[in-house]
Amino acid sequence: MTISDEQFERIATTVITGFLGSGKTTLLNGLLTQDGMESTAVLINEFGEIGLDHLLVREVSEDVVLLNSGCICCSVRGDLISGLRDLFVKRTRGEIPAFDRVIIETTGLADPAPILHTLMTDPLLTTKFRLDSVVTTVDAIHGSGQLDQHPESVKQAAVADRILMTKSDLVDEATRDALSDRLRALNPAAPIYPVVNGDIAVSKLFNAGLYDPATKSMDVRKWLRDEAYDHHGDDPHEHEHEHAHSHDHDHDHHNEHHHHDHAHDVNRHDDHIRSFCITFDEPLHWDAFVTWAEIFTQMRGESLLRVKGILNLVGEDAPVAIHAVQHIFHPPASLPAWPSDDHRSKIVFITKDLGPQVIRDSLYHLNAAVSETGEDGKPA
Ligand SMILES: Nc1nc2c(ncn2[C@@H]2O[C@H](COP(=O)(O)OP(=O)(O)OP(=O)(O)O)[C@@H](O)[C@H]2O)c(=O)[nH]1
Repeated sequence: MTISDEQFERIATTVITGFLGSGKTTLLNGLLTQDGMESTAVLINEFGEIGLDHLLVREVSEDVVLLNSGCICCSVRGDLISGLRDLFVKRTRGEIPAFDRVIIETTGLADPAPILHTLMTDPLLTTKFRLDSVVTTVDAIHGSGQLDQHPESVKQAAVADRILMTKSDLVDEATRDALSDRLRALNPAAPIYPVVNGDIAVSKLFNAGLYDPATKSMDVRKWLRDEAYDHHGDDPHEHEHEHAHSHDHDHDHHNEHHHHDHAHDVNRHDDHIRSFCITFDEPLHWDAFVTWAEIFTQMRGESLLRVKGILNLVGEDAPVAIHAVQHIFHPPASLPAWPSDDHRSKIVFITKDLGPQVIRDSLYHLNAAVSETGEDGKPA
């Protein structure tokens, strides 16, 4: 479980998701013309949708084209994952330029979780690709109604590393601010960028992952952004230490909306979403964490929309990074060093119908139970 150059050399993958008509194609159209897209392969559903003719340098094959930005564009019929595999095979055979970044556009109704799972678990893909960022487009006009009506759109916003508020030209500032507040409540760590007609620097969408290829190092602070969970308005429980050995910063939407006195339908999908950071002062036993992760991913996997954490483990000097989407945990990564003097374990959660207390208490008690047996497992 050490960090090798291989991990840095894996192909950075960005997933673009967003509800139907929220501006994914417009965004890609804006991105494909930019400098900085050289060595990027883009997987889209249909070329026709994007209108690439003016950018086209040559057609490499029936479903792969080379654009004048140096970007390869691949049209995928059906399964994105087999598209990604095919692309890798073509790259290995030298049939297409050796791209070092991939952007995948999902269809508008897609639940992004299965794609993230495949990227995290598929035996070929995990050795060749690494998930760098999830970018979600949210329509400034219709976004709020879609969050009300479509649970997929809530999920798309909750798993994002970057949120693009598209069609920002079509709404006033108050509407933009209200939607931003709602999105920030769903997902405190993701920066929200207003976008007009897909005009955004491509660099803003990349490098949200743990690995920073520019420095060949890991940037845990940028990846975890646990401080974003600390400041969320006037939640009265914000700094409450509910347990002697651990505490959390909970962003409970019911509280939030109560304080801001928003009139809304109490059954809105995002009222079920909570985001919080749990901090453990005592080092954790790896065995306790694994047991906890197995129980929660099996029993409450659908509630764990996104989990990221840095763990201080008994018997390990260096921290270990963990990352999950619903019922799938990414293989843990041993980090070379702590990002700061704060060596406590911190885990950030975005959950559906699952609060911090049961998570914190169960992990705390499992840890205490393993402590009593005196057996320290080590991450594999
Ligand atoms: N005014 C304005 N219109 C936009 C903006 N972004 C997208 N649109 C328009 O919104 C419509 C839908 O945009 P698309 O880019 O096709 O959305 P999509 O998410 O790819 O749509 P699906 O593939 O159907 O899910 C198009 O008519 C775009 O021209 C924007 O920032 N401002």
